[in-house]
Amino acid sequence: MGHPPSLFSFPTTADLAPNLRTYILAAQAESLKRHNTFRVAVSGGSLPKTLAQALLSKPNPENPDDKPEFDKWEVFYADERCVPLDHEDSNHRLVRQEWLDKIPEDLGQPKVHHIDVGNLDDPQEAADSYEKALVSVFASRDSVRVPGFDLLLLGCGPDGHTCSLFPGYPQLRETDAWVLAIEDSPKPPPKRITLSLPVVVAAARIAFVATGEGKKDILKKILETDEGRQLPCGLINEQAGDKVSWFCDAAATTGITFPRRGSVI
Ligand SMILES: O=C1O[C@H](COP(=O)(O)O)[C@@H](O)[C@H](O)[C@H]1O
Repeated sequence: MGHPPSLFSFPTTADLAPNLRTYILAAQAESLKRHNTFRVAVSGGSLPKTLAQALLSKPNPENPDDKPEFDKWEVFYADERCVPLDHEDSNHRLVRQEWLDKIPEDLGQPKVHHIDVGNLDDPQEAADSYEKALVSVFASRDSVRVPGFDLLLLGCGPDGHTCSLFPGYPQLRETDAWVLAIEDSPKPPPKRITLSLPVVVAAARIAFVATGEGKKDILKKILETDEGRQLPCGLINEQAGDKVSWFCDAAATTGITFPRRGSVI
């Protein structure tokens, strides 16, 4: 690994949220300058709630850098469960409920790329169809090896999984496909699709959000042990280095000596 990821630890989630906002809006500004659009992939789990805390607060009128321009956002899913869009296990349903449906009209509305619900019985078909959707966005003009997301907003499961990339699963060894199928996820529901590791590490920025005491042991393992560096989150740290930032609270980082702290932008 070149430069290591950054770890930002805040006393509480309420303190974390405005800092995550600053980081996301810096990524937005960078991307709008680059290509006048902001392509973000988000996870399910505990992330959408914190994301909403970060992004739904009123823009500061005195700070022109503090405004989300949601009409220039394209929102994708880092992973999705093969269930109907209104199912309680759907990441899209959760992200809508926590965040998207609450975006005030005057901030514009993002274009959201959800899973094709015609393919729910067959995760491979669902993965192929989502990959096609990515190709039409990222590779319509030139052919690219991997899609260039501007930002990935990821969670970290208590076993070190992220997206639907699970420890020890063969999907971790994929070098070619952009979107992968899972038939036997160890966490229900079993059928899922996920971005592949090469797509994740190719993103311009990757932010993990991990809060609460339940994340303490796995964070310590990922950040401080060789075994943890082989877990999905650890592999992303190793392969994407300083493109990665961890946004955590004190409960999740108790006892961690991982040293990099500083400004979030
Ligand atoms: O199953 C999933 O789990 C991870 C982690 O969830 P968390 O609740 O521990 O934060 C999540 O990032 C992923 O999108 C989801 O499908």
